[in-house]
Amino acid sequence: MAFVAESDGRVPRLSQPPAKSRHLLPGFFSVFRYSRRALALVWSTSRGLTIGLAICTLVAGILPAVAAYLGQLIVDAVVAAMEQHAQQPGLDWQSLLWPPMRYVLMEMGVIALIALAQRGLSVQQSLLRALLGQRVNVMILEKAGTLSLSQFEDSELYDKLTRARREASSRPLALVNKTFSLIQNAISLGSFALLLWQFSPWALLILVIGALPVFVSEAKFSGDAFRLFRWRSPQTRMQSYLETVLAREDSIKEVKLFGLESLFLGRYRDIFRTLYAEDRRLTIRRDAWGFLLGLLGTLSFYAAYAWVVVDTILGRLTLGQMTMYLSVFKQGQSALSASLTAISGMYEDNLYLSNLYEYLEHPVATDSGHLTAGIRPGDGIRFEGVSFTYPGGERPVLQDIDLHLQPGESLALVGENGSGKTTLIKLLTRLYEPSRGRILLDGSDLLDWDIGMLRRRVGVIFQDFVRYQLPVGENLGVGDVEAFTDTARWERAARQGMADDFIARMENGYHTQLGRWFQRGQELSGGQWQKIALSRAYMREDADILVLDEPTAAMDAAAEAQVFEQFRRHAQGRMTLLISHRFSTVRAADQIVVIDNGRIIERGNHSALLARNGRYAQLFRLQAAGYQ
Ligand SMILES: Nc1ncnc2c1ncn2[C@@H]1O[C@H](COP(=O)(O)OP(=O)(O)OP(=O)(O)O)[C@@H](O)[C@H]1O
Repeated sequence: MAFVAESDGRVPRLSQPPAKSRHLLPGFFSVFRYSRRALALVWSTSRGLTIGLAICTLVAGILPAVAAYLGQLIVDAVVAAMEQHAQQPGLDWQSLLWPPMRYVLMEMGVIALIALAQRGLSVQQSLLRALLGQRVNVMILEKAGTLSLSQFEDSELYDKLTRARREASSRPLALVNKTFSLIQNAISLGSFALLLWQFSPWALLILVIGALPVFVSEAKFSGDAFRLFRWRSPQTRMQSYLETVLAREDSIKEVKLFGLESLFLGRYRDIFRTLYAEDRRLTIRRDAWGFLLGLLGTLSFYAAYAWVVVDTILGRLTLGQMTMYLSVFKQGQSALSASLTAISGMYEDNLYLSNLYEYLEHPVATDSGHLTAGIRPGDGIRFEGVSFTYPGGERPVLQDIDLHLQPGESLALVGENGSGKTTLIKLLTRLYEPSRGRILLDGSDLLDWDIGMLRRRVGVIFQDFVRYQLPVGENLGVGDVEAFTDTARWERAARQGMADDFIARMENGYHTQLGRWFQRGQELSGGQWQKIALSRAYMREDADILVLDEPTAAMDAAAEAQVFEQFRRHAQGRMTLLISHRFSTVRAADQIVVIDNGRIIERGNHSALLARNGRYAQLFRLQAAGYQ
C-alpha cells in the first residue's frame, strides 16, 4: 500500500482515501464476510461446545416469545376468574385460582429456562475462548515457522502476523458470539413476528419497514469503518512501533540519553490526531444517521402501539392480548437494538479475521530438495557466477561471485560495511536463494539438498545472534536441538567458545537464567554474550562448515586471540568461513577474499595480497598504522 511521508518526514500520510461503498448490499454483507469461517473455526475447535452454544442460542431466542404468550394467557385467565368470582361469589378458591396460577407457574418455568440458557451461553463462551485462543495462536506460530526470511522482512506480512497474534485470544470468539447473538435476536424477532401476524400482517409490515433503514445504515457504516481500518494500517503500524521504542527495555537506554521521549510522543500524538479526526467524522455521521433512521422505527413502533390500544378499547382484543402485544413490541425493540450493537461490533472482528486469514493463507515456498549427500563428496563449497538482489531491492548486492572452499580450508571475507559479506553467508545457509548462478555443496546444488540435512552441516554465528531469555545451558543447547539438554555437550561447547570460565563463576552455573525478562535473570556483558553465541555454534559437533560473522567484535584482545586459536584447532578437516574487520584474525586464513560493492576484487593468502599491494594491503596497513 502506498503512502507518502509529510514534507517534514513526520506522520506518514496515506496517498488516497478508501473508496466509498457505492452499493448498499455489498456494504451490508461485508459485515458477515468472515462469520462463516469463524463458525467453521469454532466448530473444528470443539463440536460439543458449538452444539451447546447453538442449542442455548435457540432456546434463549424462542422462549421470550413463549413468555409473552403466557403473559397473555395469565391476564386473560385473571380477567375470566374475576368475572367468574363476580357471578358466583361462593366458588371455591382452588377452581378460581388454578387456571391463572397454572400459567404463572409455566411462565416461571420459562423464565428459569431462559436464565439457564443464558448461563449456558456464558459458560460455553468462556471455555471456547480459552480453547480458541490457544488454537489460533498455535496456527499463527505454526505458519510463522513456514515463512521464509524474506517473508519476515516484508513489512506488510510482518504487520499481519503481529496484529494476528495480538488479538488471537479474543477476536474469533467475539465474532462468533456476535453472530450467535444476532441469530438469537433474529429468532426472537421472528417468533415475535409470528405472534404479531395474528394481530395484523399490516402491523408487522409497518414494524419491519420502520426498522429496516436503521439496519441497512448500520451495516453500511460498518462496511465503511472496515475499509477505513484496513486503509490506514501503515499509520497504526508506525504507532505500535513508537509504543515499542518508548516502552521496551532494549531501547529505553537510548531514548533516555538522547531525550527522545517528547519527540516520539509528539509523533505518536500526531498520528492519533489524524486517525481520531477520521474516526470522529465517521462516528458522528454514523450516529446521526442511526438516530434519524431510528426515529422512523420508533414512529412505526408507536403507531402499532396506538393501534393495539384502540383495538382493545373497541373490544377487538382482550386485555391479555393487549398485554402480550405491548410486551412483544417492547422486547422487539430491545432485540432490535441488541442486533444493531452486534452488527456494529462485527466489523472490527471481521477486520481481525480478514487479517488473520490473509496471513494464514499467505503462500509459502515448498522445499523440493531431498538430497542427503552430494554427487561429489569432499568437493566442498562452490559459488558459480552467483548474483543476488534482495526481494524488492533495485540493485544487486552481490554480483558474479565465484568461490571454491575445500574441506580443511579456511576462507576469510573482507570488505567495507555494506559490501555484501553477510549476504553471502545468508545465501550459503539458504536463508535466501541466488538470483543468478548457483551454489554447490559436494557437487550438488544447494536447492537440491534436503534443507534439514544442509542446515545440520553448518554451524553459524551471525553478528546479530539471539540473546535467548533462557538458562545458560539452553542458550547453548539451541545450537543443536538434538542435544538441547545434554549437559556434557554444553560444557564441551562452552570450553571451545571460551564461555566456561564465567559460567563456572555464576551462582547456578549452566542453570542460571539469562536476561532480564524473568525473575533472577542475570544480564551478561556484550563480550560474554558473544562467547555464548560462539559456543552455540560449537554445539554442532557434526557440522563440517563453520561460519563466523564478526564473532569477536565485542571481545577483549586476549579473548579474541584465544578464540582464534581455538577456531584453528576446531577447523581441522572442516571448512571455515570467517568475516572480520580485524586483520590480525583474517591474516591466518588460507584464502582471503576482498569484496567491494558486491564483487570480488582480490583474492589470495595474506602474503600474496600484501605483495599485490592492492586494496587489502592498503586496508591492512591502515589498521596496522592505528596500532603504532
Ligand atoms: N534484508 C535486507 N534487505 C534488503 N537489503 C539488505 C538486507 N540486508 C542487507 N541489505 C543490503 O545489502 C547490502 C549488503 O549488506 P551486508 O549485510 O551483506 O553487508 P556486510 O558486508 O556484511 O556489511 P557489514 O560489514 O557492515 O556487516 C547493504 O547495502 C544492505 O543495505
